[in-house]
Amino acid sequence: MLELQNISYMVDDDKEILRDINLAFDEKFVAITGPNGSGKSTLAKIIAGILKPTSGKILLDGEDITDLNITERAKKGISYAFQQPVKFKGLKVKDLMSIASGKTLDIAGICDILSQVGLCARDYINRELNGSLSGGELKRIEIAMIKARATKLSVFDEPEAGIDLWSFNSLIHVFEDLHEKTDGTILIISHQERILEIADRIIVINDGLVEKSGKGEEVIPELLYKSSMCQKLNRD
Ligand SMILES: Nc1ncnc2c1ncn2[C@@H]1O[C@H](COP(=O)(O)OP(=O)(O)OP(=O)(O)O)[C@@H](O)[C@H]1O
Repeated sequence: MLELQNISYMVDDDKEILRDINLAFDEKFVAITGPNGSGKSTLAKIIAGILKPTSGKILLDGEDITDLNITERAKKGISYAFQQPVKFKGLKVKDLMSIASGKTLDIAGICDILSQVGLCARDYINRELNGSLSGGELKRIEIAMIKARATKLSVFDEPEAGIDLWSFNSLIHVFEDLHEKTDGTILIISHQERILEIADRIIVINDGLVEKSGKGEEVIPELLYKSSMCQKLNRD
């Protein structure tokens, strides 16, 4: 169970990006959505330990992890996939998968994970994680890495960003599969209705506040209604 108690995040002394966020969840698949600039990535980074909240507490299974950094939180079972994937020059895809899983994976095991994220494994296992990989390829490798890690809490920041439409369909299957097989919680930031539909719980962040938190069937119709009203206003 992850608990956020009175989390606020302020920059430049007076700009409040997150305002008194209170949340607790232990569902298998939780989606955070909301308008651009509302504070979703900031919240994900605070959960992963990349940013420190200005005030408030974060508890993982009752333990206060507020002062732990990203490495210490990773040891406690929190993993984080960046919106812009990180490159690891000199490291090959197969090495990254083994490091992520914490054991030496055989080629068949690595190929299985890579093919689940829509990569033709034999073309990628010996590729170096450098600038020669496209943004979409890096993104999928990062998702494969988190899949290999199978942590207590896996945080994905807009995994659909930079992924083409065809691959998006396989990405949905990857997340459906993760949902089915995970023993932990997947926390995903997304604007995509198809990803929100998989979620057991949707949290809507707006202007640094929790606007709504509930089951998909309660939240999605409201989001769709708001989005259609915005489109109508833009047309009129
Ligand atoms: N260090 C900072 N200094 C000033 N403003 C910041 C800083 N970090 C974030 N912001 C601002 O805080 C707001 C929330 O940013 P955040 O990246 O969390 O939004 P988001 O909801 O993830 O947006 P998107 O959907 O566009 O990815 C934005 O207006 C952003 O410009």
